[in-house]
Amino acid sequence: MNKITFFSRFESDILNGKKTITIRDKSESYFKPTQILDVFTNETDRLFAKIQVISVTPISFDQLSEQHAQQENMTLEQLKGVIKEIYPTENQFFVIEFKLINEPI
Ligand SMILES: CC(=O)Nc1ccn([C@H]2C[C@H](O)[C@@H](CO)O2)c(=O)n1
Repeated sequence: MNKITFFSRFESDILNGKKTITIRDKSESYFKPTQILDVFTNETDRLFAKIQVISVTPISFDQLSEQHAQQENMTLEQLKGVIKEIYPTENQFFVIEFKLINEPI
C-alpha cells in the first residue's frame, strides 16, 4: 500500500522539512526505498503530502539516539515518550527515513 498516516500534530514539521524520519513497528515495516507514499492525517484521513522512502532500518528502543530525535524535530526524551505512548509494549522498531516531494497535492 502506498499510504502512511501521521498524527496531525506532525503535519507542519513534515511540510517544512523538519521531520525526516518516522519510527514504526513491524506492521508498517513493509515500505521500500524509492517508494512514493501518500501521507494522510491519522485523525481525519486527509491527504496532505507525498514523501519518498529513503531507507527502512531496524532499531531497538534502546538504540534511539539524539540524532533520531533531531530528525524527528524533538528531544530524545520527547521522542521516547511519544513512542512509548503509541507502542506501549513494543521494543523493536523500524526507522523510516524519507524526503518530502514538493509537488502540489
Ligand atoms: C498508526 C500509527 O502508528 N501512526 C503513527 C505512528 C507514529 N507517528 C509518529 C510519531 C513520531 O513522530 C514518529 C515515531 O513513531 O512517528 C505518527 O505520526 N503516526
